[in-house]
Amino acid sequence: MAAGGSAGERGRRAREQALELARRSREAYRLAGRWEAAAEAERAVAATLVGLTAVGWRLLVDRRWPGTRAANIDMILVGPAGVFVIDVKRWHDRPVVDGGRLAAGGVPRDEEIRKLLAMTRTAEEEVAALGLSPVALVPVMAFAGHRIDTRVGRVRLLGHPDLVHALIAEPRRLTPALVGVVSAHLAEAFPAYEPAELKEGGTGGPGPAADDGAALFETEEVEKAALESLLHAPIERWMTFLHPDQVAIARRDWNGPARISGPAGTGKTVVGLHRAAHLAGRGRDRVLYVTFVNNLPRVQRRLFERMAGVFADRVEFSSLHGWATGFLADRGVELPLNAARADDAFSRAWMTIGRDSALAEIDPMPGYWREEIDHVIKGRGLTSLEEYRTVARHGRRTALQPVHREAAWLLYEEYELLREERGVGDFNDVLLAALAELKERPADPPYSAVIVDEVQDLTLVGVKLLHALAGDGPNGLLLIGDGQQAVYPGGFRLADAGIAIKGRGAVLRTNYRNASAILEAAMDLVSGDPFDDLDGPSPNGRRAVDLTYHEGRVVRVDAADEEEHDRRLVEAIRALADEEPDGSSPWAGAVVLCPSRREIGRYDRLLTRAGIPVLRLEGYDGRPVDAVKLGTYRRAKGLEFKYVFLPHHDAALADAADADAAARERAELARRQLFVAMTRARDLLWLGSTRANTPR
Ligand SMILES: Nc1ncnc2c1ncn2[C@@H]1O[C@H](COP(=O)(O)OP(=O)(O)OP(=O)(O)O)[C@@H](O)[C@H]1O
Repeated sequence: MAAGGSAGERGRRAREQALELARRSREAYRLAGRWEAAAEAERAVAATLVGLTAVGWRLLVDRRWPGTRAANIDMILVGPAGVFVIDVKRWHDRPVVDGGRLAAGGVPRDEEIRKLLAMTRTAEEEVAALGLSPVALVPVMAFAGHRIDTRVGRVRLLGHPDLVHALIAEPRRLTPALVGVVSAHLAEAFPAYEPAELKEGGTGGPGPAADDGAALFETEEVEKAALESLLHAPIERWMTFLHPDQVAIARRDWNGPARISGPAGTGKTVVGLHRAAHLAGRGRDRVLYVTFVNNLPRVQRRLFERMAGVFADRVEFSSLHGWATGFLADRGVELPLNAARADDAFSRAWMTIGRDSALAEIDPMPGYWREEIDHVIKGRGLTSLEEYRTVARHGRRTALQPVHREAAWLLYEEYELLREERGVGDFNDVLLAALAELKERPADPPYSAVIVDEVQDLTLVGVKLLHALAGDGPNGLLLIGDGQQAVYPGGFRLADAGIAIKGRGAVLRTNYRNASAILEAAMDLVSGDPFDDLDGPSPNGRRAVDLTYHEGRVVRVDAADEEEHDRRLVEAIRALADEEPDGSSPWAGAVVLCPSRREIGRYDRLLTRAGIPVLRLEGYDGRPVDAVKLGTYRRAKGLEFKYVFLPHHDAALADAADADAAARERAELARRQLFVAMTRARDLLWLGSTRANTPR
C-alpha cells in the first residue's frame, strides 16, 4: 500500500506522530527537569564551597572541557590541599559502592566515574606543565541530597554536607602563591561557560555567598577547619611539585621496558614514586615497587603514603628477596634460606678447595671469591664451566686466566655441594627458585607495572625475575638506577637479561639533594673511576650535574689518634643542637655511617655512652625519630639525611696506585661505596680520619 493512501492510514500516522511527540515531550520535560535539578544542585554545592574562598581557596564553576564539544566540568576547586575536579550529582537513589563499583538504584554508574577520571586527566595534563604532580589532583563526585564519604579508586565520593570538612582535612600541599598560580592556569585552560550565571543565583562569585543559608558553611567554621588542617604536618613541597620534566617522565607512556638514570640525588626515586602513583591511578592491577636494600621499601612506603595515600593499597613496596620469598611461600615451594649456614658452607669450601689454589695469586682473601660466586656465577645463573669460561665479567676489573676461572668454578661446585649437604639455600637460590617457578606458572594476579629502584645492585637473575614478572608490555617494567652507585661488584648488560630499552630512557641531571661543597667532595673521590652502567661502560667518573643552590659544608677532621677522633665525633654530633631551631630534635636528621657491620657495635656503644640516642637503620622507616641513625654504607643506599657523619671514612681506601689489579678493584669499590655514603648528606658532611697520623 502506497504511503498516505487512505484516510485510515493518515489517521494512524497522525496518532503515531502525536504519540511520538508526546513521548519526546515527556522525555524533554524529564531531561529539562533533570538539568534544572542538576543546576540547582551545582548551585547548592558551589554555595557551600564558596565559603572556602575566604580562607585562600579558589573556585572555578561550570567550565568548558577542552577537546570535547559540549561537555563541561562542574567545578574545579584549588586550595592548600591541592586541586579538586568536582562533578556534582543529584541522584534520586542513594549512591552505593560495592566491590569498587558505583551504582544507584541497582543501576551501574561506572561510566560516570570513567568520565570524571577523564576530566581529571585533562586537568593533570594542563598543570603538569607547571610541574604539579598528578598526586595533587583529586577527582570528587559530590552528591546533593545524600551523605557519603568513600572512594572508588582515586575518585572521592562525598555527600554535600560532608564536602568542606573532608576537603579541608586533606594534607596541605600548595602554598598560597601556588594556589594562585595553579588556579589562574586552570582558569585559562578551562574557560567558563557562563561566568555570570551563578552570580545571578547569588552563590557563585568569588565574594562571600549570599542566600541559601542552609547550604552555607559558616566562615568561622571554615577558618576553624583550616586551622585544624594546619596541625597536619605540612607535606614537603616535592611531593606535589616537581620539575616539569620530572612530571613528564612520571606520566610518560612507554611501549615496553624503560629506564630512568642519572647521578646521585637527581630525583630518580621521587620520579619513580610519582610514576607508581600515576600508574596506580590508571589501572586496576597493583604496581610493584622493588628495591634491593631491605629497609628501603619501608621508608619508601611511608613517603608514598604521605604523598599519595589514596593509592597506598595499590602499590606494593618490597625488597626483591622479600618478594621472592613471599612468592615461593604462596606457591608452597619450600626453600630453607639460611644465610649463616650458607656462609659456613662457603668458608669450608674456601679452606678445602680455594685457599691453596691459583685463586690466591689473584686475591688471597675469600671475600673476592665469594662475590665472584654470588654476583658472577650464581648471580648470572651460570650452569656450566663452559659458560663461565667465556662470560664477560662487567664491573670486575681483575682479568682472570683460564686457570683462575677453573679454580673459581671448582670452588663454586664445592660450595654448592656443602650447602646442599647442609640442606640450606642462599639468597641467590631464592631468586633462582622464584624465576623457575614463575616460568612454570606466571604470577596471578599479575602486576600492571613493576618499578625497580637501585637496579644497579641487582644480579642478572634478579633482573630476569622482575622482567619475567612484568613482561614487555606498555609501561610494564621500569628500571631506575645509577651504575656509579653500585656497591656490589659484577655487573651485566640489559641485553644479557633479554631486555630491550631502545630509546625508552630518561636521564635526570639536576641534583636537588647535596650542597655544592658536598657533591664536589664526593665527585672528586670517584672522578677518575670509570663505571659500568646497564647499557654499557662509562669511561668518566666525573659527570655533568646541575646543582640547585643550597648551603652546606664539608667538615674534615684529621685526628691524632682514635681517642681524639671519637671525642670530636661526639662533640660534632652534640653541636647539632645549635643548628636546629628551637624545639626541633637535633638528632632526627643525623646519621653515622660505617663501611661494614664490624664497626657498628663500636659506634653504638660510643654514642650511647655519650647519652646520644641511637636508632639502627634496620629499624628506621623514614619517620622522624629523636635519635641518631646508625648503619652501614650499603644500608644507607637510597636514603638521605641532613647531617652525615663518616668516622674513619678513608680507612678502606688503600693507596692502590702500585698495588695489583685485585687491590685496585677493591679500592675502587670502596671508593664507590664511600661515594654513596657521602652523597646521602644534604647540609653537613663530617669526614673523620686518623690516617694522616697513622704510620702506614
Ligand atoms: N624537582 C625537585 N625539586 C626539589 N627537590 C627535589 C626535586 N626532585 C627531587 N628533589 C629532592 O631531591 C632529593 C633527591 O631525590 P631522590 O632521592 O629521588 O634522588 P635519587 O636520584 O633517587 O638519589 P640517589 O640515586 O642518590 O639515591 C630528595 O630530597 C628529593 O625530595
